[in-house]
Amino acid sequence: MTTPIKVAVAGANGRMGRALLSLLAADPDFAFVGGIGREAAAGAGLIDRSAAMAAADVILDFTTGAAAAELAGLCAAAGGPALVIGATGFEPDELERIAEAAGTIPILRSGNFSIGINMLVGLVSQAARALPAHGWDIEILEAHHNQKIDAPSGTALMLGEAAAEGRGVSLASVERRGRDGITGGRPPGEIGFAVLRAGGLVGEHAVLFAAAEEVLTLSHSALDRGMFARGALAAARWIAGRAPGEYNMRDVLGLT
Ligand SMILES: NC(=O)C1=CN([C@@H]2O[C@H](COP(=O)(O)OP(=O)(O)OC[C@H]3O[C@@H](n4cnc5c(N)ncnc54)[C@H](OP(=O)(O)O)[C@@H]3O)[C@@H](O)[C@H]2O)C=CC1
Ligand SMILES: O=C(O)C1=N[C@H](C(=O)O)C[C@H](O)C1
Repeated sequence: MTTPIKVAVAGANGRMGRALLSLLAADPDFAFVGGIGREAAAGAGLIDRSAAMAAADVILDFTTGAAAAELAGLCAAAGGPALVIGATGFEPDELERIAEAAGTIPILRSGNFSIGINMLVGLVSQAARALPAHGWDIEILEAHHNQKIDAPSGTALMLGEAAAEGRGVSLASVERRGRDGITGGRPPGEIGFAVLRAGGLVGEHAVLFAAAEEVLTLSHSALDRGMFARGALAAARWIAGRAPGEYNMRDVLGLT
C-alpha cells in the first residue's frame, strides 16, 4: 500500500471545499490534514495556514484570486507544500506572484478541472487558427449561479486565451468585456465576453464562431461540481512530488 498524500483545503467551508471534503473522506489515496477558512476560529475543524503548510504535501485552494496568490507566496517562502489552485478572479499582479512562487514550489492552476473543458480549450484553439478573423467573429458566453463573485469566469478567460492563441494575438489586445450603449460596429478580430448569473447554474460555456451565413458553436455544460472536485484530486495526485514549476490541468490529462 502506498503512503497517502497529505492534503489541506483552503476554502473548506465553500461550495467547492465541501465537495472536496466529501470525496477526500472516502479516498484512501489521501489523508486530509485540515481545512483552512477565512479565519481559523470561524468553523469547527479548521486549522490556520501555518499549520496546514507544515502538515500538508499539497494544499488545494478554492478561495479567491487574492487569497490564492497570498497563499502561493507563503508556501513558496516556506519551501512548500505544493499548491493546486482552482480559485478564479485574478488581477494581473496576482498571477505574477503565483508565477514567481512557482519558481520555488510546484503550482498547478486551472480555472476548470473538468475533462470536457480542457478538451474544449484545444478545440477552440484549433478552430480559431483555422477560421480567419476577417469573416469569423468569436464570442464567448458563460452562465453561472447567482453567488459567483467574479466575471468573466476563469473558464471563459481560458477559452478566450485559447482563441487568441489560435489567432496568434494576445487576449489583452483583442478582448471586449461586455457591451452597453452606443457601441458602434464590431471590429474584426475582437473576442467578446458575455456573462449571465442566475439561480443554481453550475457552469455553462459556449464559444461562437460566427460568419455572415453560418455559426459554429462549441459548448460545455457542467452538471455537478463534484466533477470539478474529482479533477482537482487528480491534479493533487499528479503534482505531489513534482519539481517546482507552473502546471495546468492539460498537463495532468496529457493534452499539452
Ligand atoms: N477550477 C475549477 O474547476 C473551479 C473553480 N471554482 C472557483 O473556486 C472558487 C471558490 O468557489 P466556491 O466554492 O463556489 O465559492 P464559495 O464562496 O462557496 O467558497 C469560497 C471559500 O473561500 C473562503 N475564502 C474567501 N476569502 C478567503 C480568504 N481571504 N482566505 C481564506 N479563505 C477565504 C470562503 O470563506 P468563508 O466561508 O469565510 O466566506 C469560502 O469558504 C471560485 O474562485 C470559483 O470560481 C469553482 C468551481 C470549479
Ligand atoms: O464559480 C464557479 O462556480 C465556477 N468557477 C469556475 C470558473 O470561474 O470558470 C469554474 C466553473 O465554471 C464553476
